[in-house]
Amino acid sequence: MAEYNRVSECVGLITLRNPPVNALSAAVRQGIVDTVQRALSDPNVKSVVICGQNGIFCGGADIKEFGSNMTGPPLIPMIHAIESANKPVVAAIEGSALGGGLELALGCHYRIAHSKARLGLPEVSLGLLPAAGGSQRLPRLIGVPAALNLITTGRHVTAAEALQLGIVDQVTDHNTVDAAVKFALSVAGRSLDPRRISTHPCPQQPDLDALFEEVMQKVRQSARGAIAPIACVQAVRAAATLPYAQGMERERELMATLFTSGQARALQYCFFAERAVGRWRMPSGARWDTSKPRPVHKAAVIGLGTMGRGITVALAQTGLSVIAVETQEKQLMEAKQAISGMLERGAKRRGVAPALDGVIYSQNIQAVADVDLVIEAVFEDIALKTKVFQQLSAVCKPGTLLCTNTSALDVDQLASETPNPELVVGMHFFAPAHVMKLLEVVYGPRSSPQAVATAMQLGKKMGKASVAVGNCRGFVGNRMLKPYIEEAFFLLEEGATPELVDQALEEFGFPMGVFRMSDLSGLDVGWRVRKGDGLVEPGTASGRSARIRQGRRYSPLGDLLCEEGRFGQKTGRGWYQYDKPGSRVARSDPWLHSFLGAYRAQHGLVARRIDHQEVLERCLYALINEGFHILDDGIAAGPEDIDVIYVSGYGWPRHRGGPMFYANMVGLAKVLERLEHYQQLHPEVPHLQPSSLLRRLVASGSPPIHKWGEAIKKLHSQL
Ligand SMILES: CCCCCCCCCCCCCC(=O)CC(=O)SCCNC(=O)CCNC(=O)[C@H](O)C(C)(C)COP(=O)(O)OP(=O)(O)OC[C@H]1O[C@@H](n2cnc3c(N)ncnc32)[C@H](O)[C@@H]1OP(=O)(O)O
Ligand SMILES: NC(=O)C1=CN([C@@H]2O[C@H](COP(=O)(O)OP(=O)(O)OC[C@H]3O[C@@H](n4cnc5c(N)ncnc54)[C@H](O)[C@@H]3O)[C@@H](O)[C@H]2O)C=CC1
Repeated sequence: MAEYNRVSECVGLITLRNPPVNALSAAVRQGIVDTVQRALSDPNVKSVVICGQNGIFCGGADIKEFGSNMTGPPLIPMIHAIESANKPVVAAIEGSALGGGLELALGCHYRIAHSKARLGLPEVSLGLLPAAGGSQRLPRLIGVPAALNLITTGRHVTAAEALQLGIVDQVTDHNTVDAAVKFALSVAGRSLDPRRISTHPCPQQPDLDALFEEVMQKVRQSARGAIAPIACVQAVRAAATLPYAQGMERERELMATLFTSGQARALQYCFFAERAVGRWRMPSGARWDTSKPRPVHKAAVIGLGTMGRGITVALAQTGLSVIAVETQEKQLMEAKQAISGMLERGAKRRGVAPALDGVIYSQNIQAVADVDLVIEAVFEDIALKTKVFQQLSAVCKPGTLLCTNTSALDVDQLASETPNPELVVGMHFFAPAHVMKLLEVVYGPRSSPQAVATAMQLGKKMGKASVAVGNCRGFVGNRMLKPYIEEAFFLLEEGATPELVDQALEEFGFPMGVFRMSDLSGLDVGWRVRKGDGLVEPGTASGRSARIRQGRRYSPLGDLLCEEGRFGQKTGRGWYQYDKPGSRVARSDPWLHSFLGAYRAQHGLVARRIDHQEVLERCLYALINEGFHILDDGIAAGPEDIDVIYVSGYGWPRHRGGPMFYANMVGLAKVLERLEHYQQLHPEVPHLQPSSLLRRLVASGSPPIHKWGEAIKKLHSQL
């Protein structure tokens, strides 16, 4: 909807009304068409102002409409009618002007923004391009290089940057609509020809071909298979080289390809999934909207190693007071220096003062007596963590939430060792904790809804994609990673190389394949876990029986590398070789290839040709299959939770929507059929045994992903 009023006698004021972000739904577009027409035909109106209600100009096209038959007036002629108007039209931009919202503003003759406003063309992050003339008008207004930067990255700019770039004409700290009305009065009657952006050529740019070639190369490299950034470059090139009408035609063609692509669907799914995970619910029935978080003003971190340092920085950057506790004096000194450095660099990037005074360091756990929440990040040792939790229960004021950053220990067991298990939750950060977006908030059967709500709210404040998950070995992310890694090992035994497996996964869109990733995080991490599980056996036994452990197929390849001291990048050798320990450029290692040959010979394995398709199916479908087990167990409340975890924490390519969305795109019946196929070939691999939920979903007609929740409930009630 759009509301129309006449203000200051001769200004037509059009207000977009569509909470929460005034998205350009069919009704809003119709409202704009009608009210613009009304203002232009009213002889008393000399100029027009367009604004949005509730402090936000417009969040762009209504993304929810993209999945349906779009009705109502189209955006392009609507914006064209505004630009062609014979009375000045001024956009009054508060809050956000994004996507179609900014395109609407670019059709206006003038733009006034509040100093706190943000502007951008983020369509690329939804798998699209600014196809309501944005790709053609913005380069004409601000020049090709700046437009390329904004359109291919989708980044939002502040009002100050928008003014500097020439996107807006004026910035105000006061009431934006009042300023716009005043401005509209001042420009009434002026010639509008110079203000119609579509009639200008793009500003001259020397060596246009070289510029586009360079940008295209950069974009292709960072896109990891995403097609929208490439289409964005092509659209801007059209703006720079073609007359406006032909540029618009090119924009339309490119948009038509993107609009119906699986990538656009995946990226739009991610947009809504990221918001859906905030509406968490627990099997007990507790949920986000009925659970009130406790206020957290002061927090503590126990253990200042790799994780504790990053967590301290993340907390301090939200403005909290943090007590950082470390028992080892040397570690404490090093941590203090490292944390200060991280805070200073972060503050410099964000143009704010570093929160150095927000952190108080101590060697004494008594220092945390008055904090509202503690995050424990000591060594991964259940006895040590139990002791720390018992100390915390004695020291902290009543009601303090006790959170653990354990990556694999049992959160319930820890909780049961404290007098108030309802105050205990897992807060599983990912390294480096101040950078990585993902946070798994792990609840046990006794965690109170308030504890979960508080951890989720704190995660959001820290800018994390926070997902509430149930307690199980590896939680969601690492539990699904296990079969993925195991399949990669089995593929090496059967004839693949780390290079082949990594190439297949990187072509799929992962930033790093499984072996390069394993070299980066350290092979010794998994080795320690496998030792703890009693899976690592000494000796040089050979044959099939040496590769069956605890009743299932096991590959000792990772253990053998560790026994050689090959821990990955940190030792300069792992699945690849590196120039020196700590160096990052992985090179193929002839030693590893002869080692694999000797290993296969020792175990009577005959190498066969393995193609990319098999790598993807075995690694990814095994991981997805575990995702179905997780849904069936109720550890994740819905597929969106799993997908957000994988996209924000495990490098799953966003344009493929996450593993469960990908399974939905491939087709559940196909995933099931391939798992059955591989299970027949490898009966001693339990993780290839299709999950019963997957079977039941296929049997019930493979409902689309947004209906899985309903289907799972129904299937569970039938059990
Ligand atoms: C054969 C086919 C040929 C096809 C040719 C087709 C030609 C079609 C031509 C049409 C061209 C259209 C081009 C165009 O205009 C493209 C666009 O505009 S795409 C949209 C671009 N906009 C964005 O990406 C902005 C997205 N929103 C945000 O970034 C944030 O929401 C915002 C900064 C605005 C506010 O943030 P915050 O306050 O943190 O709120 P939330 O993010 O939590 O959002 C609140 C609520 O609102 C929902 N929402 C937000 N934006 C939109 C939107 N644009 N459409 C619909 N809904 C939106 C959001 O999902 C939240 O609701 P939940 O229920 O929690 O999900
Ligand atoms: N390193 C990683 O990538 C990730 C680790 N985790 C988990 O985070 C926790 C910490 O891991 P890291 O930071 O890697 O370990 P780390 O070994 O780097 O640091 C642990 C620190 O805790 C200190 N410490 C030990 N006992 C203490 C006590 N009683 N009081 C105060 N400090 C004490 C140690 O001196 C050390 O500085 C572990 O549970 C780990 O599983 C979780 C996610 C990722």
